[in-house]
Amino acid sequence: MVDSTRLLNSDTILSKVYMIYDEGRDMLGTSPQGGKSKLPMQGVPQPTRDEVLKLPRVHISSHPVMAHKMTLLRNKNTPPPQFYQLVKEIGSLLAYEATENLALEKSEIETPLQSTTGYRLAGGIGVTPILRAGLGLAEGFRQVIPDVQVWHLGLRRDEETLQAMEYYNRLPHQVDLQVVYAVDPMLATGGSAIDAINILKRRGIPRLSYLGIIAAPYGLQRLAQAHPDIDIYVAALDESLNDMGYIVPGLGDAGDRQFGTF
Ligand SMILES: O=P(O)(O)OC[C@H]1O[C@H](OP(=O)(O)OP(=O)(O)O)[C@H](O)[C@@H]1O
Ligand SMILES: O=c1cc[nH]c(=O)[nH]1
Repeated sequence: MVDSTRLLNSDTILSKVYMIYDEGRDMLGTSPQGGKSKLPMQGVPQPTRDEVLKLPRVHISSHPVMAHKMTLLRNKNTPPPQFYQLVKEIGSLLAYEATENLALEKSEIETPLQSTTGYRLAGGIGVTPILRAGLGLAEGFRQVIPDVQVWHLGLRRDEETLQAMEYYNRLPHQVDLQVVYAVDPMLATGGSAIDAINILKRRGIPRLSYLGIIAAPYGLQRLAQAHPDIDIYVAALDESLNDMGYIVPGLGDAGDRQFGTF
């Protein structure tokens, strides 16, 4: 006869495995507190979608074409070449929405029939792709406004602490633009976006906007509070961040999915 007191159910086995895993991490020094190691977003309070929808200067796309492309993008079976193509297309749609308030200046021209007054964009426009994942978005933006200046900025999120670290910066010293758009697909904790805007502000840009594909309420709130003077354009607002700081339902890792680095 089987002694039922000696049987462990699967939950008990799992919790023992996690205990051993946590103890191992502590012994290896991967938990700085020396106590039970925690995932970076575990237990961190997060606002709801409804709470952040009230924030000023936040624009969430409601276009049906965007919703269609977002569904293709989120699908885990979409391979990198198609994923990258979709990021570019979404970048173009977002660029169109986010440039609705650009300043214009009058321009006199001749059509084949007569002279008329037209309009040109007044002043230069800059796009700052936050590397790597912002590259596809910047490319899509350039398809709408080809003569943008592209200012590359490399920020990498440390996956243990979720802090962004700057590793590359090709911002020009001469600044003569009417607006710069910082572009990055994922607004998760908001750390990368806040740092990027800080760096751009230090260059003296008069007007800045942020353009992204998916925002988590937590990151959106942090960015809007840290930089209340910028407009934020995103294609979708998701539910939350998971314990590891990934947006859910999200789309996974936007950089890896664009460049095939799984
Ligand atoms: O809002 P946050 O919590 O800062 O997270 C978002 C950042 O994380 C991802 O980049 P990652 O650092 O993975 O680099 P990558 O673009 O090279 O993939 C993403 O593209 C953002 O830049
Ligand atoms: O969900 C997330 C969060 C950060 N970076 C990503 O690429 N995806």
